[in-house]
This record gives sequence, structure tokens and C-alpha cells, in this order.
Amino acid sequence: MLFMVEMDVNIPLDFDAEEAARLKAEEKAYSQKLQADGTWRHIWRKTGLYSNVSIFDVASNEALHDVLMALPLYPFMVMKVTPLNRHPSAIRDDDT
Ligand SMILES: O=C(O)C[C@H]1C=CC(=O)O1
Repeated sequence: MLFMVEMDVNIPLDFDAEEAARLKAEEKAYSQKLQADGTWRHIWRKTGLYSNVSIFDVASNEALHDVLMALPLYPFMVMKVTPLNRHPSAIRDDDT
């Protein structure tokens, strides 16, 4: 199942800088592990924003929930989740 997830990150300005750097490093490692195993199919930065658009490929709503809740930066994120269907006019057999 494919989902588009939009993540807006908002770390308070007075949050400890070292802790923020640690959480960002953890987030990067977690994200790259999920990208390597095919769960996190695409990640794009929204230009000019601390925000991304991502595509996830997971087995169920519950699986996506678990992946998102485990994001180290989750406490600082607002997310919008959109389920995706293959478009009937798509010309490619896959969506890579
Ligand atoms: O930077 C972001 O958009 C937030 C988050 C998502 C992946 C990652 O490494 O950080």
C-alpha cells in the first residue's frame, strides 16, 4: 500500500541544540534504513521549508502508523497522510 506523507518539522527555537542535533542524526539513520529496505520509497524537501513529501510502501495502515510513530523527530512534526491508488492513466508499469 502506498501513502503520501507530508511532514512539517517544528523544533522550538529554545530547544537544546545538542539534543536537536542528536535527534536529527537518529532521524537520518532511521530514514535511510527504511529507504534502503524499500519502505520509504521517496523523500523530497519542500523548497524553502523544513518540511518533506514522502512516499511510503507498507503492508497496512497499522504498519505505517508504527513507522511514523517511531520517527525520532515525531514529537516535533505535524503530518498529513494521504493513501494513494495507482492512476488508471499511468503509462509506466511501476511508479519508480
Ligand atoms: O528533514 C526532514 O524532513 C525530517 C526528517 C525526515 C527524514 C529525515 O532525515 O528528517
